[in-house]
Amino acid sequence: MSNHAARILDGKTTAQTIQARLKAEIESLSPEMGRPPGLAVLMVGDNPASAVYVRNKEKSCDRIGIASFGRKFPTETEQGEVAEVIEALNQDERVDGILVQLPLPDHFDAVSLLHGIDPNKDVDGLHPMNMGRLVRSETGLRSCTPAGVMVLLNEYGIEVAGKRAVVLGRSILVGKPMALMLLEANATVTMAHSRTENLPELTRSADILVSAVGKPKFIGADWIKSGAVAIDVGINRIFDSSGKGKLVGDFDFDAISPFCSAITPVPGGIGPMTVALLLENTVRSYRKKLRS
Ligand SMILES: NC(=O)C1=CN([C@@H]2O[C@H](COP(=O)(O)OP(=O)(O)OC[C@H]3O[C@@H](n4cnc5c(N)ncnc54)[C@H](OP(=O)(O)O)[C@@H]3O)[C@@H](O)[C@H]2O)C=CC1
Ligand SMILES: Nc1nc(=O)c2c([nH]1)NC[C@@H]1CN(c3ccc(C(=O)N[C@@H](CCC(=O)O)C(=O)O)cc3)C=[N+]21
Ligand SMILES: [Mg+2]
Repeated sequence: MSNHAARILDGKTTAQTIQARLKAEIESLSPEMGRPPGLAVLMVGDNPASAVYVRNKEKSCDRIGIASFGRKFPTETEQGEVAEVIEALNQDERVDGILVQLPLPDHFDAVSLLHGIDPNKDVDGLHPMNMGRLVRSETGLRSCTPAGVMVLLNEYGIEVAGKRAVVLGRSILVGKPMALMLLEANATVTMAHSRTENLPELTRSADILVSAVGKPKFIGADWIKSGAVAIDVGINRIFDSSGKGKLVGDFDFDAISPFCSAITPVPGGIGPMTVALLLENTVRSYRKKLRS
């Protein structure tokens, strides 16, 4: 067993650089546009990972000059009520981006709700139009978390072409678009999920391992190929013995980092990159209106 000092892939600093660039861009565009960019975030109920995201988005929007049009609904809200709000936001010229926080409560049909978002305002890249564009490698709005992973890999000069990548998780939000983006970058990609047999054997073949499962300490040292690049998308809130809450990813970080060549921390890894790419998508959609 070799012992590397894993490089920490610092998503927080990379995200700050992206946000500074976006801030300057907004300052230069807004006189011509006559308004700031606008982002609407809709949240139904109170999932803890969603709450972290909403809080960080609002802070960042304030900091770089994006107007927030957030709405929170209680868990019992009828889908029709949220669908009406989406329709109004589609028509609202001050709004460039609309994002519906996932997961939605069980009585919601997420697919039909997401169909209702104007694809040009779909800054989460979840509308079938944008998903289709991704499948075809066309430009379009792309899911922020996997896009953030690709930016971070690029920032650190990590080679993807020809490498074996294993993606744990197959959600429409993270796992599926992640696999497609790695494939587009010429990795050889395997997707794994709760029905995958012999998971540790599979992950030990990964040069690049991405976990988007949502289970603390899910991945231990014996799951890692020596020298792997390990990307932790998981955001889990756990409580220590004194009852204090903290955020952790899917990795047993201390156990696996000695075997990795590079690794993302939680917090400070993919979470801030997701926020940065969301702001980037919002500014892209805003900028497009100059030309139309
Ligand atoms: N850092 C960030 O910016 C973001 C973080 N997240 C976090 O990432 C995690 C995943 O999010 P999301 O994709 O929305 O979650 P989902 O719950 O939609 O998907 C979880 C995936 O993990 C798979 N899975 C569950 N248990 C196992 C297991 N024992 N072995 C292998 N695979 C398993 C599931 O498989 P199956 O399909 O078979 O059920 C599913 O595909 C969460 O912690 C979430 O909070 C999410 C978005 C952004
Ligand atoms: N439609 C939709 N799109 C999403 O992208 C989406 C979602 N729903 N639902 C919830 C998950 C979760 N998610 C996070 C994004 C950033 C942080 C984040 O900023 N994390 C900081 C936390 C810092 C802290 O506050 O401690 C970090 O990891 O460093 C966390 C979680 C996006 N998600
Ligand atoms: Mg989810």
